[in-house]
Amino acid sequence: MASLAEAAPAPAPAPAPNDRYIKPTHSYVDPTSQYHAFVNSPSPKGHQTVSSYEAAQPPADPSLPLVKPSLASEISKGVLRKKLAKMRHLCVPRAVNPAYLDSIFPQVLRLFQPQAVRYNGGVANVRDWRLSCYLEVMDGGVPCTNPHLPLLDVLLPTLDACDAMFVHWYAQQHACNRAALERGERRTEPYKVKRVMTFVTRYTAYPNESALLKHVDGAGKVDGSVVLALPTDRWSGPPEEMSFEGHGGGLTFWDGSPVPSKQQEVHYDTRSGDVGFIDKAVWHQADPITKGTRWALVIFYEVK
Ligand SMILES: O=C(O)CCC(=O)C(=O)O
Ligand SMILES: [Fe+2]
Repeated sequence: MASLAEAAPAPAPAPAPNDRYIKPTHSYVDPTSQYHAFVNSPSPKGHQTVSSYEAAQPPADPSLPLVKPSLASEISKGVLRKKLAKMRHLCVPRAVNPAYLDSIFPQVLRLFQPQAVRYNGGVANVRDWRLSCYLEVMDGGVPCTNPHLPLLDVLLPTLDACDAMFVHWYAQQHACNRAALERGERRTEPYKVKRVMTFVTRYTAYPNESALLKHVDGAGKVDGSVVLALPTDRWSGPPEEMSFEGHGGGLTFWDGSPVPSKQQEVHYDTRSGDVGFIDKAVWHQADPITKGTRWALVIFYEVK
């Protein structure tokens, strides 16, 4: 990764006072947010530490910051609220800039090719799954061996931003409470996160394509996940045909207790840019749609 000192100076953005993603300053390295630091940074596969400003590079299009400037503090406040409710997931609305996602989505639509996979035993009772295009796959090629590298390329800046926000969320979600600190259980090593599986999913209103019903991610091999809601496809057809607005969708979680009968059901009507952070083995589902298409980027992480 390039260091802050090596990065080219960021050009001044055009002022746009009504867009809260566009910063009215001369710099894209926002001192209040560490996430800008990861925009467009290279993304070698393997365990990465992503918790400093050091990879700062200006985004390709400086008028489109990738994440919202208040994200770090929103995650911190959100985790606090969730921990009080004993919950291990968090949804942050518009964490990723919907305008940025709009700018790359035509390429996503052009490159997306669903890949047929067969799960042993099935996830959420589905054995044959052909709604997703895989960008990165687990060692050993589960569930498929042919990641779509051009699509990966288009989404790399987004994935790097997701890594940074995930590690920030994870560290706080797993920070010890006061009693644990008093027992000396303080972790000094930064968490290292590795994307072990990354894919884009397109849901449709057709039977078996409309949802991913109640499940946990990764059968014990995954320490946490990110789900990023992608734009509604406004490029392949008229919006009234393509949109699922008013016809289901979103995410539901069952959380708040390790005891299933005591878990609360929490629903989010997610829209483009919304990010869900999911801790290990938290039950959740992509809710069914009855019209249009719905797109999501999903990342499974291993944490060390
Ligand atoms: O598509 C979504 O919104 C969530 C999907 C999900 O939970 C998964 O693929 O594991
Ligand atoms: Fe999931």
